[in-house]
Amino acid sequence: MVSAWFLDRSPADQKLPNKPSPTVHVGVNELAKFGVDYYKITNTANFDEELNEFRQKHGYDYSDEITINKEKLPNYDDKVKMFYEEHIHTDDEVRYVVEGSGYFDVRNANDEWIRILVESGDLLVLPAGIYHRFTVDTNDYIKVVRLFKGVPVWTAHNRPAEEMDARLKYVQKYAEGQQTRSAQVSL
Ligand SMILES: CSCCC(=O)/C(O)=C/O
Ligand SMILES: [Fe+2]
Repeated sequence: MVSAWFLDRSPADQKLPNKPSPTVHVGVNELAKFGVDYYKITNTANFDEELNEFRQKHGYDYSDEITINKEKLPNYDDKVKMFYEEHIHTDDEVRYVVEGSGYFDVRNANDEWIRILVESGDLLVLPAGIYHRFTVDTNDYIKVVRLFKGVPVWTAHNRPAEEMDARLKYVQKYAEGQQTRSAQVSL
């Protein structure tokens, strides 16, 4: 099950969960309203089969792997900072978590941050044009498969990117799917 919540308004440390009290959780149906799709691969020990099925069904014909960890990723601290800059892409951002964990923060239709915890077996699709960012958590380790259609384009366009075609199309498609803080409260 997806674990997502409205982010604390002034997070002290990006790597902490930053759950305000009370925590307002966000379900998979709410995420889908503004274009974020969440899937779970159940057999993580042999994820290739399920992932290939997903790739074929959705036309993701290119993939690579990235490990975000101090030992594995050159310029680790700079990259962690860069991934946490609010940005959009012109293509969908599709990530399957092989190992480790981290947080994707996405903006909903009211421009509020929602934090999504991703762990081994989680597959997340962020649509082109959605404002988002990523951070590792305090474990400082995540290994993900990145999926693309055709030639991979992972250029990040930092906010503001209001005039970009991908952003305009995103806003037009999802402006109606609004989810507010008051929709679902749990202590
Ligand atoms: C967890 S994948 C690396 C980060 C990235 O590619 C991205 O665009 C984050 O938003
Ligand atoms: Fe991104």
